[in-house]
Amino acid sequence: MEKDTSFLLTGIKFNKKRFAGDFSRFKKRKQRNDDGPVDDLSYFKREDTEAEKVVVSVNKKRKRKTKAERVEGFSVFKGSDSVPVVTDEGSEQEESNQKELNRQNERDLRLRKKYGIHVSGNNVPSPLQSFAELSTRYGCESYLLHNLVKLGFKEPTPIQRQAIPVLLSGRECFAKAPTGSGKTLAFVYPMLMKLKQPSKDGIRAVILCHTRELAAQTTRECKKMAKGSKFRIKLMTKELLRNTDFTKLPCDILISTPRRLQLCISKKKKKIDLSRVEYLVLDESDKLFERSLLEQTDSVVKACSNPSIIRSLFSATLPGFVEDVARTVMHDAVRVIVGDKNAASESIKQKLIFAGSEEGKLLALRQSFSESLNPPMLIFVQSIERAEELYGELKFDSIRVGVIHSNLSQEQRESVIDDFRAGKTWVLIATDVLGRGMDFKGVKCVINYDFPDCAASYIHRIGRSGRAGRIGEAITFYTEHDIPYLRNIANVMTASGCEVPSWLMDMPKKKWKKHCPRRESISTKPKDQEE
Ligand SMILES: Nc1ncnc2c1ncn2[C@@H]1O[C@H](COP(=O)(O)OP(=O)(O)OP(=O)(O)O)[C@@H](O)[C@H]1O
Repeated sequence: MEKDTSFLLTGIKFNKKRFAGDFSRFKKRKQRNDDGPVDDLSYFKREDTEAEKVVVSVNKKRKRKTKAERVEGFSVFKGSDSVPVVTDEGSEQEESNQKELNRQNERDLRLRKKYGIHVSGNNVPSPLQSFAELSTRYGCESYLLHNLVKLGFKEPTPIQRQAIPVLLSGRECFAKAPTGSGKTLAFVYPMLMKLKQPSKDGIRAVILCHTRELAAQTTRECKKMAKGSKFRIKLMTKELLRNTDFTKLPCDILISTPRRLQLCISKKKKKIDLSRVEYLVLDESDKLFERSLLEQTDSVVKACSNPSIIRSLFSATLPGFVEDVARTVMHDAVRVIVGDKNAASESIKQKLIFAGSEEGKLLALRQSFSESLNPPMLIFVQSIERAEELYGELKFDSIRVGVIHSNLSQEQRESVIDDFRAGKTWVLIATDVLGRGMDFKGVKCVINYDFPDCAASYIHRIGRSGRAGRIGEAITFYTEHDIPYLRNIANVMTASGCEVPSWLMDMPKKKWKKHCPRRESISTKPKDQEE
């Protein structure tokens, strides 16, 4: 791995006043100059430095000399490493290497078990014991370590522990981990590390997100992580799409929805060239492979025609059909699963409430507001019409409420999100347009005013609370319409460690098709008084 990190350090300004604590830690060690590289990794707690030394030495020795070991599980994707056993050293040395390797495998297994990481694939790289290993094992640039310090991240989350080494070792990756568990960093960091420095060779990395809101959020996060480098990170906006000569776009990393990128690909003139893309991430991959987005996603995947491209798929839900699609496009991929396959985040307290009728839901909502309103809060409904109806009901109550759905203009959507992030609105009513990926740090409670249309939608919606290990709460209203699907939610609750009454578990299972029943209007106003 590349160790020379100096070229990206010029120009990094480390605010000594603001990060006095961190600075004093770094100052003790060798420095090139005041704003020089981070040489002290003590900020990142190390669990086992001896083990780390072994990792480095084993990794050096591994270089395709030992037989293709299988760390765990089975090979799900086309494997390329049926490497023959090569013995070119004395048998003593071979034996000691093998012992070292076995010890390392045991350590990997223990670490994976501790963090609930399950892997499948050939030669899966060892999980990270600490962020410090990004430097000791992979020669991570100092600015990236600075940024971790600034973000206040001390320990990698389980998905980061495993997915980062997989991607850094140049393997394609297919990952599922709970909502709010830091998947964004898990794909952005290795991307920044592998790209190394900006280049004028065209777009080298693409991140696809299913909504504009998520694309904007990911762009912001990516810029935070890349601070101190000169990478050109661009969000595909409407303006960019309309007014840009893509043959001249100065951009290293492009973040877009599939629809906008497809439009750029199919432009007649000055169209975008994705043939040099080295890294392609499909975030919320199961959503991107749903029928409504599949064609657009597919055309982007095809346009990224570089034969040595590394693709990765990330989501909190992993249905079988996504694995099937992945099998057809990925090569020698590693599958990483954190936690139970069908579970929501364990830090969310989940409740089901029988509301009887539509009127009952509104009463229950108002009652819960009057007892304890714990903003910021998200309320999910099943359609645009119902979002507007509920907004019409709540906007005259004494709470600050907003509404978001796909019928609003981009400017309106942005301003609603900004107001919610800034605390100007306390309660945000949303359709599923906001159900996935969005990271509103303070959201303590999610209410499913309307029952979700599938288990994945339930897991993602409630995952807007309880992020980054914080405690969250999720309340789901149900009426007679929803009873046949209660058992499906109960299964998710059980898998996530929630207590579920036995009568619920005794209910029959029903195959969940898109559940979106006709519901009575939310509005309590007579029709002739509606605006
Ligand atoms: N190592 C870390 N330590 C502490 N917090 C972290 C760490 N990594 C990421 N975070 C924070 O965790 C939060 C959730 O991260 P992120 O949005 O990437 O989750 P996610 O797994 O993509 O969730 P979702 O499935 O809902 O999209 C963010 O606020 C992020 O800043």
